[in-house]
Amino acid sequence: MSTRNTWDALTTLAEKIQQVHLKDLISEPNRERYCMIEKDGILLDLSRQKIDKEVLKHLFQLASERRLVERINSMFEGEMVNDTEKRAALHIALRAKRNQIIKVNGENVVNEVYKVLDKISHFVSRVRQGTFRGFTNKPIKNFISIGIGGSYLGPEFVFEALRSDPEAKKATDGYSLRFLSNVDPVDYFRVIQGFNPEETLAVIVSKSFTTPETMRNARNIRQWFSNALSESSIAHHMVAVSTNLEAVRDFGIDPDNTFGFWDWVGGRYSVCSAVGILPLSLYFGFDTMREFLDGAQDMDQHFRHTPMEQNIPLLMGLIGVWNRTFLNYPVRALLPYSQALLRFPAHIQQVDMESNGKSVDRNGNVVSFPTGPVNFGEPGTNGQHSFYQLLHQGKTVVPADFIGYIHSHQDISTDEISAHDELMCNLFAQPDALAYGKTAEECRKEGIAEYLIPHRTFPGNRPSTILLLSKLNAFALGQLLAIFEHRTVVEGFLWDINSFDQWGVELGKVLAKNIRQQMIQYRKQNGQSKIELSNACTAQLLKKYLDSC
Ligand SMILES: O=P(O)(O)OC[C@H]1O[C@H](O)[C@H](O)[C@@H](O)[C@@H]1O
Repeated sequence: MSTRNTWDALTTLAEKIQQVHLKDLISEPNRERYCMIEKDGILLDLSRQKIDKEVLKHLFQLASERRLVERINSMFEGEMVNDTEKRAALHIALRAKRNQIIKVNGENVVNEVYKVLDKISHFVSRVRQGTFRGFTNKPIKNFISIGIGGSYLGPEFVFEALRSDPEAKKATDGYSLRFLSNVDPVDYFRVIQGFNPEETLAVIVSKSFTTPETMRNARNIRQWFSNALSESSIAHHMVAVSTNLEAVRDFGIDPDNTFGFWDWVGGRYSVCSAVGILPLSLYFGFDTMREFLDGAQDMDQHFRHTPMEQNIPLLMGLIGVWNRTFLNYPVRALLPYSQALLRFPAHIQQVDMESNGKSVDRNGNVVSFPTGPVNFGEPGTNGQHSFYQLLHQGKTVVPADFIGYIHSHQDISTDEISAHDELMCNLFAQPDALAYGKTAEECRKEGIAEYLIPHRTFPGNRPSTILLLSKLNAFALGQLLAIFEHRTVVEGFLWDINSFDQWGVELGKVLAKNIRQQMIQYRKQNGQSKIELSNACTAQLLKKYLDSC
């Protein structure tokens, strides 16, 4: 792919723009005309990014030369964009309208999607109306979703985001939903605490149905039901979401209570499949989750059909590439000023880092430029009292994405301004503090002692984006999810890496399996067997553990 001239031009522009302080860029007349984009109440503010018209023009040029729109279309049309696994990446089909047609190998997958959605809706009604009951005929009140990675982070983020929304909350009275992900037994004990097995339904969520952590937790929960009720209680208390229907049957789960999905849904892109929709509908009711899917679908349409200059996820992806590859910022922060989004950074961490944490392009050539950044984040204002020190004065410049809502789920108005206003004051303050900083001169004017001036000076010149949305309801949450999914995909397409595989997680799994074998052997032979690992230090570490526990 020859984009050398544009690439070189962007490199030169990056060097040039690094000589200009962000506060000078921001004061450009009419900057809002091309830096602030609005779509049905979602406002994207890029004015505090280190860009100007020239940079954007070249980024659009790069996008055209890299055939970005064609690549996006091929993803939407079900082509095998996941080259290494020879699969489509069709998470957009999970939220398609019923009458849409999206074909994979000649089959309209939207029909399959709706078969599962209808099955979920029917099952959820049975559980919530009490026709599907526990082994002792008690109605089900508690749900445990067992899964890890993409089979956990997305559903948990949505659960946290909606559980304080008055609309979504309406249908949740009397129900509980908890997530069991870590193989650490502490997680298991926390999750079952206070739950009566007679009133509990566990959903095992695993695309492969072989993930050791999930299978171990599933066996532990199966044992919990068996001990408390009977072995034959499992059909009443455990259901599954997977692509591996055979393994689900072997585990002892009734095929009627099994909810499928497909290899063209990547784990980290699967929250809109039964992975998220089943456990979340059990808790919130199906209608709320339908709203969520509609929100994601709405953003999919915007992403696919809006010109680059007005396209929210696409612009965010271009900025991501600009910041990482041309300005060389290695980290980015996700800072939702919304406590309800407390697990959103963790979810996006997986979406982004598992997708774009790659060093070779689609053809296997080592890329010569930086790709996916480290992502981290916390809700504001909590982050302000934690790591913002580094954001403001650290040696590492961290571009930040701020998210805020005009209307809060809940508000308290006992003061001059409401509690939500208070939160938003912080949101509006931080991006400017990062951008403008504070000079030594300004410190002196304030009478700050000379010896403190270096400590009290802020360099500023730190880029950020603000996404201001109206209200955090199920629909808007679907839109938000899709914005960030698509941002990642845009970046991957521009870098020409495969954002849909994750070979990097395999090696550690294999080593853990070997250590497991060594552990079993060592214990069988009462500590007499030799531990064979790749090096003496790891072997000594394992021996220390085994001899001491
Ligand atoms: O859904 P599962 O097959 O259990 O996989 C759970 C997770 O584990 C894998 O190792 C991958 O890193 C994730 O992408 C995946 O979401």
